[in-house]
Amino acid sequence: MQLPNAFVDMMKPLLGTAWPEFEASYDRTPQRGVRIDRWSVRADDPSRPPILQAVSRHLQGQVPWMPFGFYMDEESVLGKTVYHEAGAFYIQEPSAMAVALAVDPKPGERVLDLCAAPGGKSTAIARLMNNLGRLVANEIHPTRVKILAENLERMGAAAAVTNESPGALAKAWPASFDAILVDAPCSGEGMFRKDPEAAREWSQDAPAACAARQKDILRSAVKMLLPGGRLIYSTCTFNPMENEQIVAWMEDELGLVVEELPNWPLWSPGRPDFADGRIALSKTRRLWPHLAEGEGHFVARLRKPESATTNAYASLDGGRRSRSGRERRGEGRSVGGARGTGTKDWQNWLAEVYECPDNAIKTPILHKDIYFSDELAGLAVDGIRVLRPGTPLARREGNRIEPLHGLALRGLPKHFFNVKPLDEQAAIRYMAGDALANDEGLRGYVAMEHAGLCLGFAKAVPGRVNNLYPKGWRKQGLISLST
Ligand SMILES: C[S@@+](CC[C@H](N)C(=O)[O-])C[C@H]1O[C@@H](n2cnc3c(N)ncnc32)[C@H](O)[C@@H]1O
Repeated sequence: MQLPNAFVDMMKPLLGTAWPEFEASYDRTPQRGVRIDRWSVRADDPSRPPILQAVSRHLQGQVPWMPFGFYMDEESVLGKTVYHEAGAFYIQEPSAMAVALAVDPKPGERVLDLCAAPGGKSTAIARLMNNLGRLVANEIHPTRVKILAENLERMGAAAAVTNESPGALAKAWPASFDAILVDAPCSGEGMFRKDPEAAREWSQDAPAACAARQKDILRSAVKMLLPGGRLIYSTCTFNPMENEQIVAWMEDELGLVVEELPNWPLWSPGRPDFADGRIALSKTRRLWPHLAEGEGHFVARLRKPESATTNAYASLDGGRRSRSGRERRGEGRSVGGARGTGTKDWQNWLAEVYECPDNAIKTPILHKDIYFSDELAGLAVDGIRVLRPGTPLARREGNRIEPLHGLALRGLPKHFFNVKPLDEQAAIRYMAGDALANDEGLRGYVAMEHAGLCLGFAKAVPGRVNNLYPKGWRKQGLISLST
């Protein structure tokens, strides 16, 4: 492929004798990857059914650094199947899979993914916490945040979704998170092979402009970290200005300390010589496409000292609010407890659905929708644009409570609903929005299931099953893997 001349002039001296190999990697086809999240790939996980043979046929061996990541054929149709729509897997560039491993989130932790759309890393972080953490996935862009919310719902990932600038969040949530991921907007040099458009859009000035923006985002991020918390920084660019030099800047200006990342197979240490020579930079990691099957990537993890005080970070620039009209934030109000009247009905309903005492259910109602969430509990949300406080579970329609799609994808409590097993063809018709026959004489809300995956709900009436698959999710022409 044709690389920009200025990019070649910059990379040649950085790579030295490795340049010919690096250049030759652009003639190889980029590898596609898939993260299997719903089916077990591990023998020690009895709760998850094994990967379907039909899906396995499209996998081409494991991504060496990701236990549940696989390569897939270039021509693979996995993304157009009912398994994809039901959240069994997430199609993700293989090197990007390492980032959630660097976050290393633990159940119970509070984690912020600050630049989260379309959700590749957020969905992996939720999975690594077994959906038992408090994940907030934020995206500044108003259209991309909707895609983020949909992907989180599809993957059944427990997370709140916000649509804010890092500066506005930093003002609202000082010293609040155990871990923060900044998967930064960058000059994208690592993506040229996969996305030739990125090469055409690149300019010599892009890295410096991106580095300035990255610093702004990081100044906000550091304020939101708890003392002892970790900041994970990643880019998909080769440029030292946006990688090692940003990490050195974080040590010097933000008082963070670089930590050693695991030695993922085929990844290389970061390059101290790309910045000021400090040895600590070799604790960061780079993926070079001539050394591993994946696109160019950089990952670093830094720790905020236990002794850090909130005041020490208050004077950093970058805490500007993006929108006026957010000035009336005050002390803040929390989402996270039941409010309003008529809570008892849904509390009983959910307690029955989840077979737990009703006082164990802490779920906010926004308008008519009930969410399963305490992701935002304890965080001030006045003036913060919250797209979703958690997983949408049910909608109150008058006296009725209707299950929502998120409940199906979040791991359905099967004992509560009748289950209608579908073969793959019927599942394809269901996801296209067709009504299905009711030969079993079912009544009421029914969970539709295929291959151990809950696909969504329907409402059974005499003679047929009315399709409740959400209109915006319906897809014509999904492809069968069994033919
Ligand atoms: C590399 S992408 C994130 C990819 C995502 N983490 C994933 O794994 O799917 C960077 C994101 O940062 C967002 N962004 C752009 N400018 C930003 C800014 N000034 N502050 C915060 N986020 C920004 C972009 O809209 C984009 O969604």
